[in-house]
Amino acid sequence: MKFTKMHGAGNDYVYVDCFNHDTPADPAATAIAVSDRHKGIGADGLILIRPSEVADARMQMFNADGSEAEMCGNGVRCVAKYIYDHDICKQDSVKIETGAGTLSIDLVANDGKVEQAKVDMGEPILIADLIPTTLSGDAKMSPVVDVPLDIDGQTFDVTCVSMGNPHCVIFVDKATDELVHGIGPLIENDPRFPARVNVEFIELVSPSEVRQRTWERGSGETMACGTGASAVCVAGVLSGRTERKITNHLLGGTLILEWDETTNHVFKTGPAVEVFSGCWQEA
Ligand SMILES: N[C@@H](CCC[C@H](N)C(=O)O)C(=O)O
Repeated sequence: MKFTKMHGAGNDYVYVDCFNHDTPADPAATAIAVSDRHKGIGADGLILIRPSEVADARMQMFNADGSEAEMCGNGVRCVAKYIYDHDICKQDSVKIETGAGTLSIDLVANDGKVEQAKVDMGEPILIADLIPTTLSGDAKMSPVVDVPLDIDGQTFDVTCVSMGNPHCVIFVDKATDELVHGIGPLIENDPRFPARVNVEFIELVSPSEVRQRTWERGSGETMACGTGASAVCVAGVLSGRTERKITNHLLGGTLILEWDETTNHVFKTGPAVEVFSGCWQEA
């Protein structure tokens, strides 16, 4: 299997170009094998770059545990870069089909290679049943904002947002290892999140700046989560902590987010990097 390793702000995936190479027969099993950081290539998961009937390409993504996710905010920038850099679609603005709809991405290239991409992440989903979560806001149909969640003898105020995939955002004084690795997996697998959930622990630096650590559904702690950073932008505004435009510092890089008042869409700008290519032989 020919592959390319890419990352967006340190959120790294093994990418397979299904325009020019064979598609893995069992992508879930391949995701588990290649993601292993000791016995595989080492990645947060597997992303297939597939032809699309409605867009310039289709992204299909699998977490490190083999579960398929609807969307990947860092991955979609890398898919856009790949199809541009590898001459599959040499346009400054591309459309990528995902499990959460078709997204438009504007590319900034230098010397024929994309360095940054701005993604229209679409509208956040705030209806509890659709996120999905059984937690509820103040009134039926009101967003789940700073709702107390009891877990492991502690209470956290959580805000729930779907960016096509589910997120639980928690503002904390310090995003410690105990929170990320201890509480993260408990919330991920809590029955109040029937489809499991990605968990973001956020330190507020100022109304326009935050620091994020993420426990991802199906992959554990990652260096960055683009859908998570978008959910944080929305959660910050809904809870009155941040402005509509924020700089988000993640472990592996920085993303710029804006929840646009006119369109209700979230825009996310960040890097996309190709690391190396190779050939994977199943054992
Ligand atoms: N890292 C991604 C999100 C990947 C999917 C997620 N773990 C899920 O299961 O929803 C991002 O950058 O958005």
